[in-house]
Amino acid sequence: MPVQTLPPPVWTGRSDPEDGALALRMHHLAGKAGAGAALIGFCCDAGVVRNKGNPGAAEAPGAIRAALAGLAAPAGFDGFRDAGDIAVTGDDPGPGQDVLAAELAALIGDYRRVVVLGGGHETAFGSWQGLRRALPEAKIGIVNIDAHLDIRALGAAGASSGTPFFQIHQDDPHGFDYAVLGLAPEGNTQALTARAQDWGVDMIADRELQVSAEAGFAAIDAIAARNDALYLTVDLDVLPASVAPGVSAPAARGVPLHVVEALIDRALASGKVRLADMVELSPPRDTAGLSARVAALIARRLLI
Ligand SMILES: N=CN[C@@H](CCC(=O)O)C(=O)O
Ligand SMILES: [Mn+2]
Ligand SMILES: [Mn+2]
Repeated sequence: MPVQTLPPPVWTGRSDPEDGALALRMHHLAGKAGAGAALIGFCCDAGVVRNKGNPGAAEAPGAIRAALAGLAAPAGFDGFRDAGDIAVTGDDPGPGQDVLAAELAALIGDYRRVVVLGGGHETAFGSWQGLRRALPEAKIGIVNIDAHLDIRALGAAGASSGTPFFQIHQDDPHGFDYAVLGLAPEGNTQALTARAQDWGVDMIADRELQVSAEAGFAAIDAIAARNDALYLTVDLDVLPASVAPGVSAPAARGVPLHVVEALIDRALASGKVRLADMVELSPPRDTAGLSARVAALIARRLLI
């Protein structure tokens, strides 16, 4: 079985009943009736392996849930549904991406926002297909916070974590509108950068985002204004290796966490992000579990 759908785990964590209703943590709000957000895990690193990277991302959804469970819930948060995991084995992410797309197409209509816990960045082709199916007529803009363009051509190896936005460019009947924030110039070859320029991709380099998120705000505001819906995808390898060491390709420079958070908040503030994912966490490379803690901060931000 190359793809299995798994039920959600039981959420557990610290409880402080002596503090009453204001002591809620995220695990208390998993599966709450009337929740406005949903999450689903995509346990897959087939794309990372195909892209000459380091495996491990298949373990990420479990690690992110474990780190998320104990975080305090913010005031007024209405909770989230956990739709379980899609587990992919074998060397082809395609069948798993198809299942993810089908699950998302069903979920997106019922929730204000759906959050996917990847998986390598091959998650994105499943995510986007699900959103496209849920909103067949919408103009969809893609905001990728990432050190990499991930627009590699589909070669003999096929779909990988390096190809998702190439695949979307090929497939989207409504045109391709793509902004990448946090690019490492040293991590993207001239060939990929030239392709991005040719396709009109809005690129903001990591160096422009060291002190504040200001340089990214204009790009986010513009893509939000041009489109009916946004797909927000956060590749954790955009963060400095000191903050997120547990990824396949750690960033020597990276974009500081407070800037990444501000970019995410700006995209969410548009009111158009119907689907978000976070990708590339690799628990086997995550010494001390620091990157999973950072991933949980981002997952919480995307859900609330
Ligand atoms: N999803 C990651 N994509 C990057 C990986 C870079 C690397 O492994 O060094 C890419 O293909 O460029
Ligand atoms: Mn990526
Ligand atoms: Mn990346």
